[in-house]
Amino acid sequence: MVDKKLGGAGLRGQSAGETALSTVGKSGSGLTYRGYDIKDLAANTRFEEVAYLILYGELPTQAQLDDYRLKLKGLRGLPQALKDVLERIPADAHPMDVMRTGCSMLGNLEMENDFSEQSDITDRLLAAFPSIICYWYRFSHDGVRIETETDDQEIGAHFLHLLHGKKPSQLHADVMSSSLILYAEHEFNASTFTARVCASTLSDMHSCVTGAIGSLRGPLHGGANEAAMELIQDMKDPVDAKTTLKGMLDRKEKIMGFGHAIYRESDPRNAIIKEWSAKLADEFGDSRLYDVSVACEELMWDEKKLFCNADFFHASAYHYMGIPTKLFTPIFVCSRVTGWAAHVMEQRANNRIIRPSADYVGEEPREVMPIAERG
Ligand SMILES: CC(=O)SCCNC(=O)CCNC(=O)[C@H](O)C(C)(C)COP(=O)(O)OP(=O)(O)OC[C@H]1O[C@@H](n2cnc3c(N)ncnc32)[C@H](O)[C@@H]1OP(=O)(O)O
Ligand SMILES: O=C([O-])CC(=O)C(=O)O
Repeated sequence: MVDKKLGGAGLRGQSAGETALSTVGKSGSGLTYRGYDIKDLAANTRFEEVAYLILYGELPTQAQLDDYRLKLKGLRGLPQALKDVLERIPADAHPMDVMRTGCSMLGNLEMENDFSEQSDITDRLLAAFPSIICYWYRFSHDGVRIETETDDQEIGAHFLHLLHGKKPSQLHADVMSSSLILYAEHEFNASTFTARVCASTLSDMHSCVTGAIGSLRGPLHGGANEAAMELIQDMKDPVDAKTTLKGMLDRKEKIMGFGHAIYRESDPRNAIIKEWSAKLADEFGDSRLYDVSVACEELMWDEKKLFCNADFFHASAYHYMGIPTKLFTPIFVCSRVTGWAAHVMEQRANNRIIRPSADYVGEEPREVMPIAERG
């Protein structure tokens, strides 16, 4: 393992609390959810099993999984007042702002009155987020008021069904399930920490998740998958990809989808989504996006020893499935709500308000001058 000096800006390397939910980078590149390795989970479970694990502590039995999926299926409908709000959001709005507003509006309509409701509120958000984003997208872009209650067993397949108006292929359902597993939980990342800070004031679940959505929106965090797509979409071939990136590095530009605050050698989620991207490229019959992505990965490692994070190969994978770029980060929300909510519950179970101190670097004490004497 390559040790990185952790400290200084961005609270890097400082423990900000305890969690039993996940470990990140423990052996340089590892990721576990409640003790299970991400590779094991991605190979042997579906997303609803992982959501259940994160939220309820253990992997479900078949009977528990059946009940859980049935419950989530029953929570996909949106109240008319929420649909009315979504219909008023313009087509050129940022879809992450739609998610933020959708979550906040649901908080007005289905308030968390007591923390005993936290699991039901979370399941509702998990079930409703694909409906919220697809209802807005299809209405604002296609003028269609979609029925958000499908009979799909799985959240990923349900999302693709709402978006495209037809059931997805098995391959696409598999990729979505795997992708949602990869994005579900990641310790004290910026958006999760936002949720925990909000939770520490004893605020409600909708406020915690709404704040987290705002933090995930930025290109240094969840927004990187969209930025990566914008980077690769015009690259003609691997040679063009390497020339473009070399120029960007020479100009000291940041390359979205590379690097990580905690991992030092690799992001274990990358190998998994990269493999799906290769399969999708095969099915699509045009591997340009996959090939230029591989060229970017090689160049970044050779030049800067920087590796792809979870976001980079998500760009080509989502694109191959016909998902518009601006919906990439909202999908992240549809998954990460599990991690956020589990952290909110963990914070509530052993709470002290999060309130660090600051090192003051401002003016020395001074007196207020009468306004006529200032300037
Ligand atoms: C799911 C997720 O949220 S994963 C993260 C998604 N975000 C991105 O992909 C955005 C691009 N990446 C980045 O901005 C950063 O790598 C972050 C925000 C993820 C981590 O930031 P930090 O912990 O500050 O990075 P780190 O300390 O490892 O940076 C070391 C050096 O590499 C550079 N570097 C890091 N990432 C990149 C990059 N993607 N492109 C170019 N240079 C980079 C830094 O500028 C820094 O250079 P310096 O020492 O000359 O200042
Ligand atoms: O952990 C981080 O800083 C960012 C990240 O990869 C995630 O939230 O999935």
